[in-house]
Amino acid sequence: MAQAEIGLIGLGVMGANLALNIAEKGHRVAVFNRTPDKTRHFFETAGDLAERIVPCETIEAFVAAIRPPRPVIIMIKAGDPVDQQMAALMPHLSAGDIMIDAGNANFRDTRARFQRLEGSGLTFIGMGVSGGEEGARHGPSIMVGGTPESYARVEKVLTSIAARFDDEPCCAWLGSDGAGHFVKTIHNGIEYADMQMIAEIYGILRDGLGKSATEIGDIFVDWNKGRLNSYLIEITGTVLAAADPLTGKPMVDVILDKAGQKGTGKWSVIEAQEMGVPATAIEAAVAARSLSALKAERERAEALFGVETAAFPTAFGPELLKDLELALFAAKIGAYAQGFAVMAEASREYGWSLPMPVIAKIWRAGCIIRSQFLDEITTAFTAAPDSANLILTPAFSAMVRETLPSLRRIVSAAAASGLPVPALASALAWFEAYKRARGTANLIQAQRDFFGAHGFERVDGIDRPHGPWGSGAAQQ
Ligand SMILES: NC(=O)C1=CN([C@@H]2O[C@H](COP(=O)(O)OP(=O)(O)OC[C@H]3O[C@@H](n4cnc5c(N)ncnc54)[C@H](OP(=O)(O)O)[C@@H]3O)[C@@H](O)[C@H]2O)C=CC1
Ligand SMILES: O=C(CO)[C@H](O)[C@H](O)COP(=O)(O)O
Repeated sequence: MAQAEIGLIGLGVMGANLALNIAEKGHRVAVFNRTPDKTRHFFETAGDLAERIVPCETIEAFVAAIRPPRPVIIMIKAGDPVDQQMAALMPHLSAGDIMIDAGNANFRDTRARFQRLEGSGLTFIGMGVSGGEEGARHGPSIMVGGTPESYARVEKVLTSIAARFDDEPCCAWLGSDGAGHFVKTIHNGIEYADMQMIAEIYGILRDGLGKSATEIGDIFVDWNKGRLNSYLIEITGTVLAAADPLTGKPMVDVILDKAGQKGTGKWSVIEAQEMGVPATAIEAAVAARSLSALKAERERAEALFGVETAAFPTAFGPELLKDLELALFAAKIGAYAQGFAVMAEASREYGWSLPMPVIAKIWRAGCIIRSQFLDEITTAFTAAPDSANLILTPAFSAMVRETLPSLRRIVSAAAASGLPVPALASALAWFEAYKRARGTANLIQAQRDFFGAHGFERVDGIDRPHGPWGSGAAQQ
């Protein structure tokens, strides 16, 4: 039997679907899973694709089934399991073989894995994959970090399984070591913000305007035909229309308001903070998930304070709906601008030369944040590759001018009604602060100098870095 072109370890949701995708694109793939039952079941249910799948129950058989130099995709639970799996695999590999971690790894772990493999003759790729189950099966977005040479070995297979937009594969080599996993992390950070902002608009419609789940679903279906067109808006419409088979109620109304998180959103915020890049919408979205988890405390607080929601100040109608749509669009621009700014800084920090137009391009299809909007980001960054921020590009500055008034109106109306809109409000605050040349940190500088003699810079450039603060001030 011909050897497999590639191997894949981990037949969970993502791995099983990726393996079927690889086989469907005409490549022979060897598969292995820690629990062999899963491998057997996978092979037995692979249908016609089974003829290009080599099921293996031992690591030895798995490695022997792949043509050297062997690319091995590891698609398992992120973290320690990846190190354990690599350790089990390594003694069986030969020089030139490539281990590809395709899970949601922390890019710092990826960088450490690259370092550990240095001098071993083995190669490593850190690869972000987005698109969930459906994407893995029919075309994900793939973000690759590693050496150009190792990418060249797997490019044919990866580009063949990736999603396509305008007939271009949504797969690219983005830089060395952790570049691919960093970009996937920020993708997820933006995903958190996108989802949270959609949920906040849903909250205004539900709690401020008394709309039912199906009525709100119809609004999202309508918005999906306009400039908000995206996978997340589309699935929001679908989700809101679904009924619970047990009670007949809207499905969302019987789902607990407590969202989990696996780490990528939090890592986005940590990395942004580490580099001093404000990513307020993403930060708010992560914090909102953490707050959602405090269900019991929130129940106690509601019993203590009561529900203080006042009537929404604007009447429901086409004008308000347009404002809500544009407010969501404005906030979305803020979240993406922040995410791209984090990647730009990381690119400088880690010497990656991350290609912003390429990143926007490979997110246009396949991934969870896919949208028409990403095509507009691609065009904007292609026209102005050196722009310090997305909203400084001509196309996006015009969009901000057009939509920011709606975001202001919606956030202030929500605040007046006692409705929480942390991500929308954080995006708004970022816009207002970012586009104001004279802020208020002059006072912060003065306070720091007063209590800590930290000094300050003067507006006139005169070298007199301490204030005349008088008694109680720190001594310079
Ligand atoms: N689900 C999604 O939408 C997406 C997930 N990801 C990432 O892809 C990766 C896989 O996710 P997913 O397929 O959803 O996860 P699943 O929970 O469906 O599958 C987990 C897989 O990991 C294996 N595994 C767990 N622990 C170990 C271990 N110690 N050693 C070897 N194998 C182990 C499991 O093997 P066993 O069967 O033996 O338990 C199983 O094959 C994760 O990093 C995830 O974050 C990325 C994009 C989207
Ligand atoms: O990577 C993904 C999508 O792009 C995964 O679905 C991931 O699990 C999403 O993150 P979280 O579970 O924290 O919501």
